[in-house]
Amino acid sequence: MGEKLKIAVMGASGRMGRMLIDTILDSDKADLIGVTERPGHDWIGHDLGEALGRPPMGVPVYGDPLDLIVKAQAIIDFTTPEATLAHAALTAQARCIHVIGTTGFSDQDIAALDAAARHATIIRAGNMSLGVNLLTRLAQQVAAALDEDFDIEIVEAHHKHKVDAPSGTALMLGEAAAAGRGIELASHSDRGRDGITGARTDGHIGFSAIRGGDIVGEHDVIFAGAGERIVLRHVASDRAIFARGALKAALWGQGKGPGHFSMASVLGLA
Ligand SMILES: NC(=O)C1=CN([C@@H]2O[C@H](COP(=O)(O)OP(=O)(O)OC[C@H]3O[C@@H](n4cnc5c(N)ncnc54)[C@H](O)[C@@H]3O)[C@@H](O)[C@H]2O)C=CC1
Ligand SMILES: O=C(O)C1=N[C@H](C(=O)O)C[C@H](O)C1
Repeated sequence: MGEKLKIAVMGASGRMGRMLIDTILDSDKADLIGVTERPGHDWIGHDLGEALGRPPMGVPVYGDPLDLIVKAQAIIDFTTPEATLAHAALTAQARCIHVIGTTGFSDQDIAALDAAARHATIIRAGNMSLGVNLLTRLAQQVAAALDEDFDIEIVEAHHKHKVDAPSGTALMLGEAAAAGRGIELASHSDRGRDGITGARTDGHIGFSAIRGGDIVGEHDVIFAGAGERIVLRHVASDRAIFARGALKAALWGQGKGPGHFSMASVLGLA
């Protein structure tokens, strides 16, 4: 067997950070060489095992991402847009693989990631699961087969702690449906209806977000016509699906060179 990929996890104490740690520890293809947390976090300076209330692991928790990125071949980053942009500037310098699951980026943020991807191998997706990436393809195909008589609505539901809406997945699905229909999403998007909104605009793609409890992530793409309705649905019940996808992306990134890749490329769906 070849050498294991040296991976770092950013934002280790988060919902996804914890899931990623266990996924990497279970892998025989990757070594977890360190993790980070945000400045001031009480895990910094401790061994990860100790921080998690487990036996020592020999995996340090860093406060300065640079100290870890210089040692890593790949980093996996499910943090915040601000933190991910700062990490991207460092992975560009280090010519490192940067797997980005973070959502909530502005167009300007994406342009900054495109710039970093001239040097780093960035693999980014609003959803790293196989199921959602397959659903994205299906949404594009159905949108291409139907005309404007079918209204496209995307409904997503997530846990009460989620800070961005629409979800990254909803936007991926919206982009796919828009591509299938041959339109630009930005100019054909209806978000956050409230009050006397007027009738629905033909050809637009609508987004609605539900937030509550511990919902892991649910997405419906609805094609509503006169007298019939098609609903494409994905339900995530375990965050492990995202962590497995992220690890797969990091391993896929080996030897790829600089670029801004999607999960569809990793899964052979592009
Ligand atoms: N693409 C995908 O498949 C998925 C994407 N996500 C996205 O991942 C992101 C994180 O989600 P959760 O884990 O639920 O959030 P969370 O809030 O539980 O975790 C984020 C972690 O990042 C840490 N963090 C913040 N700033 C940091 C910094 N400067 N340096 C290091 N760590 C920092 C926080 O302290 C926290 O531990 C969100 O944007 C979410 O939408 C979540 C699940 C799947
Ligand atoms: O914040 C989450 O939890 C999730 N975020 C991603 C998104 O914004 O779509 C992926 C998944 O749905 C969980």
